Formats: sequence, structure tokens, C-alpha cells
Amino acid sequence: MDGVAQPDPDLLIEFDDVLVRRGGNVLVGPVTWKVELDERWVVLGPNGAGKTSLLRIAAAETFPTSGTASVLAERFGHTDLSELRPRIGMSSSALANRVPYDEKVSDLVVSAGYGVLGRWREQYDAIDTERATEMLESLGAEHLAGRTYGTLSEGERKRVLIARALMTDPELLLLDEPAAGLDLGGREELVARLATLAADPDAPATVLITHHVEEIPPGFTHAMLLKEGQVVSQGLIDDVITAENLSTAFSQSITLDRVDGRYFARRTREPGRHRVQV
Ligand SMILES: Nc1ncnc2c1ncn2[C@@H]1O[C@H](COP(=O)(O)OP(=O)(O)OP(=O)(O)O)[C@@H](O)[C@H]1O
Repeated sequence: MDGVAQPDPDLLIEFDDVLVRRGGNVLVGPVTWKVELDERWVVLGPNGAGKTSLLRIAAAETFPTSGTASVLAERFGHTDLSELRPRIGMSSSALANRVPYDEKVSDLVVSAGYGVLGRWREQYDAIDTERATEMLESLGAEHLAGRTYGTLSEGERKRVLIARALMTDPELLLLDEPAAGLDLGGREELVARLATLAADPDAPATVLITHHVEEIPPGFTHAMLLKEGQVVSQGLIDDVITAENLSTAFSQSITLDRVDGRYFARRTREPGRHRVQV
């Protein structure tokens, strides 16, 4: 023992006063955050709130400037982050932008199991190809297997990238704005798929970043609201996603509706505001 407290093996993410600073500015923090097995988290907040900065630590892509971070019970500073990354499934626009347009969808998914982007072997093991097909099926994208990535719509690309993120049977799934850029149909299709995933007891603990409460899939259990790098509220989703907390996070009066396990938000209409003042 080196005198440092050991990470809790039941916690997939354990951040204690984690803070990220760049060029003298605090991007996010201090944040103390615990994610347990089976939890499905949404991290929500306006542009620039620090959501991606926080997720990049959870993805073992970067170290916090201060505070202590453990992911999958591995303490940062005491572990090789590159060994941690294969245990984490990640879908983000940064990854989406790196996929070559001529990449075949089935290769894109199966190659995740080999830790590479793009076809790596002439032949993959049958068990891997079968799993890739299953993952595409779970996202309703099996019919796209023979297509090239560049020919897919935004919604199809998002679903294929999530299938890839699940390919390695990760212990933690991180989704950075999976519904960004999707039309209404694409968003609804994705939200439904993610709701099914959230309800699957074998699915990994999940953290989803979004700007919009409408994109929260039913079945998500916890939420964190960020504003200007600070936590406005975090905990059980019903306690966090409230009109009051959203009004604080988005700096305007928000009215919130809940229908069939979904959230819908809009700016509160002020009576008489439209009338011309004389
Ligand atoms: N490397 C960097 N150096 C300086 N500032 C940075 C750096 N990376 C991010 N920032 C700033 O940190 C803040 C938080 O960025 P971050 O991407 O984490 O926010 P976000 O909540 O994910 O935003 P969005 O919703 O717009 O994607 C922003 O103001 C951003 O401009």
C-alpha cells in the first residue's frame, strides 16, 4: 500500500474535485461525481459548459489538472490510460470525423474489436463478424452492413458508431451528443434505440452528453447539469431535470413538460410580452 485510498471497485467513474484548466481558464470543475454499475447518466448543459472536457477524462483521453480521478477502478496517475481505453466504448463527433468515407460499415464495426479504425485484417474471426452483425441489429442498422460510411445519412452514421462502440463489450459507454445534427425522425429513432439499450440489464453503464432534454432516452436514471464549468445539480434524474434547475443552467425561465418518460422544454411565455408598449 502506498497510502493512497484505493478506488471503489463498484464505481465505474469516481471523480473527486476534478478540475480541468487550460491557459489559465477553468474549463470544468471542481466536480465530484460517482457513476455506479447499471446507472445511465445524462450530462446536460449549454454550449461551452464543460461537458466534453469532463467526458474526455471519463474516456481516459486526458488527465485532470487537479483532483483525483478513477475510471473502472483504475486511478489516474497509477495506471496506463492506454490500457484502460479498450474497456470504454465511445462515440463522438471527433471519432466520426476520422472515419474514412470509403470504409465499409461491417469493417468499421468489427475493427473496433481489434482496436483499430478501418479494415485491418483480410479475414476476421467468425465470432467477431457475428457480434458485429448483432451490434448493428441492436441499433437497427444491420441493413447498412454492406454500405460505405460516406453514403450513410447522419442518423445512420450515429447508429453505426454506437454499434462500433458496443462491439468490444465495454464496461462503460460514453456518447457525446449522439443526436446532434439529426432531423426529427432520426432523433426519435435514436432515442428509441437508446431507450431499449438503457433497459437492457446487460448493457454497460452509460453517460450521454446533450444540450436538449428532448434527447434524453426514457430509462435514463441520473443526470448532471453543468453551467460555465460548474455543477448546477446532479443525482437522480427526476430531481435534477426540473424547470428550476434548467432555468438556472440556461439562464432563462424554462417551462418543462414530461410525457411518456420524455422531457420537453421551452422558454416560459411571459403574458402580455408580445403587446406593443405605448
Ligand atoms: N484546449 C482548450 N484550450 C482552451 N479552452 C478550451 C479548450 N478546450 C475547450 N476549451 C473551452 O472550454 C470550454 C468548455 O468546452 P467543452 O467543449 O468542454 O464544453 P461543452 O459543454 O462540451 O460545449 P459544447 O456543448 O459547445 O460542445 C469552452 O469555453 C471551450 O471554448
